[in-house]
Amino acid sequence: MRRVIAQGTFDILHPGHVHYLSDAAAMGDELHVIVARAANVTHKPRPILSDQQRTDMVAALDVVDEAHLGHPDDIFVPIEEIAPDVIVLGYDQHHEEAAIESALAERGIDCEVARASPRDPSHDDELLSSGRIIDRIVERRC
Ligand SMILES: Cc1cc2nc3c(=O)[nH]c(=O)nc-3n(C[C@H](O)[C@H](O)[C@H](O)COP(=O)(O)O)c2cc1C
Ligand SMILES: Nc1ncnc2c1ncn2[C@@H]1O[C@H](COP(=O)(O)OP(=O)(O)OP(=O)(O)O)[C@@H](O)[C@H]1O
Repeated sequence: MRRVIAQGTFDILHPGHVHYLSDAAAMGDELHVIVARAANVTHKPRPILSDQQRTDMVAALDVVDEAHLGHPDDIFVPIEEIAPDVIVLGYDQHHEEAAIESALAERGIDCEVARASPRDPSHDDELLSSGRIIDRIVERRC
């Protein structure tokens, strides 16, 4: 049983998220997803949807075995609990594979770090970014 972890904000699901999670699921047998707490999303605007709603929506996807709301202060706590064989980073995530690998090794966690592939739009008007979906809502409804 090869356990995989994927993680992210997942504010307003779109096909790019489904692609990432399907890619991650294909790297093992059981996919666990850690959903970032809004309080820890500091590199972009705060999510629109609550921590619980984002976690519930990720949990509802077929490719996901379990969705976990992230830890408030220590990202390694859920990893220690899940005990994954591989952590899959999104194609554009700012985290460095090497930095995560060395932090895992320091904690004695034996786990690979891999990176998922991007999904390109399948048609002209496909929006593959929560931020761009929100921008369009603001443009069209405000
Ligand atoms: C291996 C790993 C574990 C993470 N665990 C948590 C966590 O427990 N709690 C949390 O709030 N954020 C956690 N994060 C941070 C977010 O999931 C995510 O990297 C970031 O906030 C959102 O990035 P995005 O723009 O790709 O959605 C983790 C990140 C990584 C790489
Ligand atoms: N088009 C895409 N192709 C592949 N993976 C994607 C795509 N869009 C998002 N992801 C992945 O989904 C995960 C969660 O992404 P995130 O919640 O940051 O969504 P986002 O739409 O990129 O957000 P934002 O528009 O606010 O930057 C990340 O690992 C990201 O790499």
